[in-house]
Amino acid sequence: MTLEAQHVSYSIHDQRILHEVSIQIKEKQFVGLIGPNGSGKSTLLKNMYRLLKPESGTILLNEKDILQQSSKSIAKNLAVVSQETPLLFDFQVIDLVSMGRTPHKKLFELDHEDDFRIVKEALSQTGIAHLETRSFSSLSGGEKKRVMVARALAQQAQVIILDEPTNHLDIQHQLQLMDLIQTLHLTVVAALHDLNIAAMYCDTIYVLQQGRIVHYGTPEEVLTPAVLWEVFGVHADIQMHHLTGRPYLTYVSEQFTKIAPKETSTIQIT
Ligand SMILES: Nc1ncnc2c1ncn2[C@@H]1O[C@H](COP(=O)(O)OP(=O)(O)OP(=O)(O)O)[C@@H](O)[C@H]1O
Repeated sequence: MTLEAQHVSYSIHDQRILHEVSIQIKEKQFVGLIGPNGSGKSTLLKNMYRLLKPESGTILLNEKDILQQSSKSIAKNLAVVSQETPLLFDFQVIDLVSMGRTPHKKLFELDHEDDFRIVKEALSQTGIAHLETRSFSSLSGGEKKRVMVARALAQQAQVIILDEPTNHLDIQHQLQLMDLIQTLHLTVVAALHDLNIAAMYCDTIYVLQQGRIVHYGTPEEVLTPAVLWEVFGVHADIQMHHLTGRPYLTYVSEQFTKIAPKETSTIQIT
């Protein structure tokens, strides 16, 4: 199952937010979307999961225009963990995660044994089995995030869109969540602020700046000192990590770059 944005443009109040953005997520690829605050990452993802409608351009889910597909068919194939969790009512965690099964059911169809098993597995995979009877509103930010991921897993979609999935999570849970998503071998696109997480998990990274894709490629190709300076305005020391084999970034404050300009903004391969 694949997901693709083709020449997507989008405006809000006559202000162009996305300019002809094209990104492609191939079957079982893990694609990262990085860029400064306000560069359009969430807006692009919202277009990709049909919360917003592109002004021009097309979103293809499994090579078919998403606007031509029914909501139920999209929900069977595409799960979303967004930044916001707008809930009108409070729910118990287990009920919320069970909602992930809805696209697989007919109207008023009750949960089957299989549904219970899938929901319990999602709770366990995300490490929140002990929270199943808690009310969602009483949870911490990180616990809420894991509930939303569990709901997406219970949906058993082949494509998953994640908008800052590691936001609110402590470092152990960040790595656990990213490991879990990687081991599921889904087609993934994730907006990520942590560039070391992006480097470690992504096959391909797209860089958005002011609503345009300005770079894309493998983490090694994209996460260079020159790109980090151009897009984020920061100096970075980048090495290939001896365990992950992926780039590892250390950001260097201006005060140190003044002292040792030659030691920063270089790629060192160890
Ligand atoms: N409903 C809205 N009304 C007005 N402006 C909006 C609205 N939604 C988004 N924008 C603007 O569109 C631009 C892109 O926002 P978006 O949330 O897509 O960026 P982002 O890259 O996800 O940012 P961040 O990293 O801060 O989450 C920003 O300038 C934002 O202020």
